[in-house]
Amino acid sequence: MWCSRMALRRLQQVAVTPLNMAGGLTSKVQREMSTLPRVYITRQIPPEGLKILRESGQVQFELWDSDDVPVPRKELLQKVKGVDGLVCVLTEKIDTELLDAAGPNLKVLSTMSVGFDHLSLEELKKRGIRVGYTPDVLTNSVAELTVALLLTTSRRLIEATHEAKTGGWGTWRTLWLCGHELAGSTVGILGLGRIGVAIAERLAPFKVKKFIYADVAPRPELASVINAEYDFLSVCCALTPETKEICNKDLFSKMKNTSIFINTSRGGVVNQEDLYEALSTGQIAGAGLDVTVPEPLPTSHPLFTLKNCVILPHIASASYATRNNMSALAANNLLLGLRGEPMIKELKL
Ligand SMILES: O=C(O)C(=O)CO
Repeated sequence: MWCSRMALRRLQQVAVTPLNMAGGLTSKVQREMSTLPRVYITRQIPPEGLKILRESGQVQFELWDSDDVPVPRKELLQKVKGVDGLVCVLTEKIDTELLDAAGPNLKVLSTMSVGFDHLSLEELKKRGIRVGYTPDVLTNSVAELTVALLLTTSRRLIEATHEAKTGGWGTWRTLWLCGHELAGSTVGILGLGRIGVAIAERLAPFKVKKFIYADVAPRPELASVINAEYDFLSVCCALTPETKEICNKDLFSKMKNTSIFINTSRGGVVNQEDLYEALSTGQIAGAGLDVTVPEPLPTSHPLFTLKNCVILPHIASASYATRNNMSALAANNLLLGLRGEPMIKELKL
């Protein structure tokens, strides 16, 4: 269960006790605690993960005391000095500068995310730092949200509620607020991983006629999906050098003017200027985005001016159960890594 804000704060105070109260303990306990691996957590992660770390007795940890504001880079560079383990979320860039600041003690990095485009994998590999991440536990939540976003976009729900609320609802009209339906359609899924399959499983009962899958590497395979005559395209691939801005004017120009584009992966896979052009000229019918560049997308961004573009603030995995599971998995990956054991989910570097 999710904790109230107050309860979370209490939990957090308990969690940091080993560091803060060492002075009040017997010298033996103090000695034992000072030998425990030191861990920094870059965010107030959900309670399940904190509980696992606190009850493990295996680490002493400190965390950034907020979920609303990311830890400032300067503070982060200070806090990681000499740590043995680091738990981060997707807003922290784990690059050469940060790894240099952490120093040679750092053995394990555990990110509470399935995406790892915020990590310099090459640097981590070079330094022999093991990396845990959180696939699988968010698949259901992301797939559900993708379906919700697809339907919201294709059936123009945001426009519709706005019209209802602001007096635009006149009489029942024959073509007013018409959208596009899934029944009988062809759906393209770009990124054939766990999430892509889960999205297709959820869309199938809507009587989709045909699915076209494409993985994104090597690039030539993408051509088959680009040329496909799909009505919906759902992007759920990882952001890598190969997939950066893979959704650009070439791709949009091959889509039908009735097509709907959905992205719940990373904003970086899309060229947003090209997407704006495609949406504003009617090249494609609509787009639903859970991810953008940058995040948050400035409220003055041109994409916000378009009625046919639905933008969510990166909430695909945001269910209480999933975020707690992600936090627990990140904690367990960290503890296993620090013990030198195989992690539950470890990135092969
Ligand atoms: O885990 C991730 O990579 C996310 O984007 C969270 O939704």
